[in-house]
Amino acid sequence: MTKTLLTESISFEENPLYENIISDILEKGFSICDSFIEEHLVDLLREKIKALYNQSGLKKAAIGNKVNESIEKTIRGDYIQWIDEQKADYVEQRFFECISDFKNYLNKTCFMGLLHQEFHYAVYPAGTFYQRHIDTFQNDDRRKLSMVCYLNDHTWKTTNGGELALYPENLPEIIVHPLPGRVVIFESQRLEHEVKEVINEERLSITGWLKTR
Ligand SMILES: O=C(O)CCC(=O)C(=O)O
Ligand SMILES: [Fe+2]
Repeated sequence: MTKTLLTESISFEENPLYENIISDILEKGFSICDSFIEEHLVDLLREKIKALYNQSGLKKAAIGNKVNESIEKTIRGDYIQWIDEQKADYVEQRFFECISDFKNYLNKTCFMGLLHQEFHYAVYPAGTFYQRHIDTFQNDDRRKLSMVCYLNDHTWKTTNGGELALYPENLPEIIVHPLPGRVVIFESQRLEHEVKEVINEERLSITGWLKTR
């Protein structure tokens, strides 16, 4: 037992990127990171989401959770597909490795008790949006951290719309453009946010949650 603990403490290496994200979240409740996922992996994930969308593999997203869901176009208009980790392909496995590495770091340094994760692809076609909300359900408070990873390519223009607006409690509204490879991480139970209407192009992302219990 002592031996294991000793090895773990020796093998721990401080990660400056993760430390930045953690201090942002402690200070403001959110963090915006442009180097969380390497560019090549973002390219491969973009190919994957496009292929799924073109094969009609994504379904209109619902409101609520799996027990209590309804489709409400006036609240959200995106198309999603949950990623089954058991059936993940090579590209998705590499994505989950990045997520798990971060999750393990949080558990080691912040004792967050994060046990599970759930992620889905999301496409917002032009004309769609997601109204201001928080990411926890009335009957389920296990979601602790929300993570949104943008998969748009370098031709994405700020005039395409689809900005993520964050509404931190004691700060002015923050506008985040969904730029390629950008990852936004925030407290699921506290931070209100919104996806503004997409004006042009399809807005591509993977969104997910790190959960307790
Ligand atoms: O895509 C985004 O920027 C945010 C998506 C979101 O808020 C959600 O899926 O709950
Ligand atoms: Fe959300």
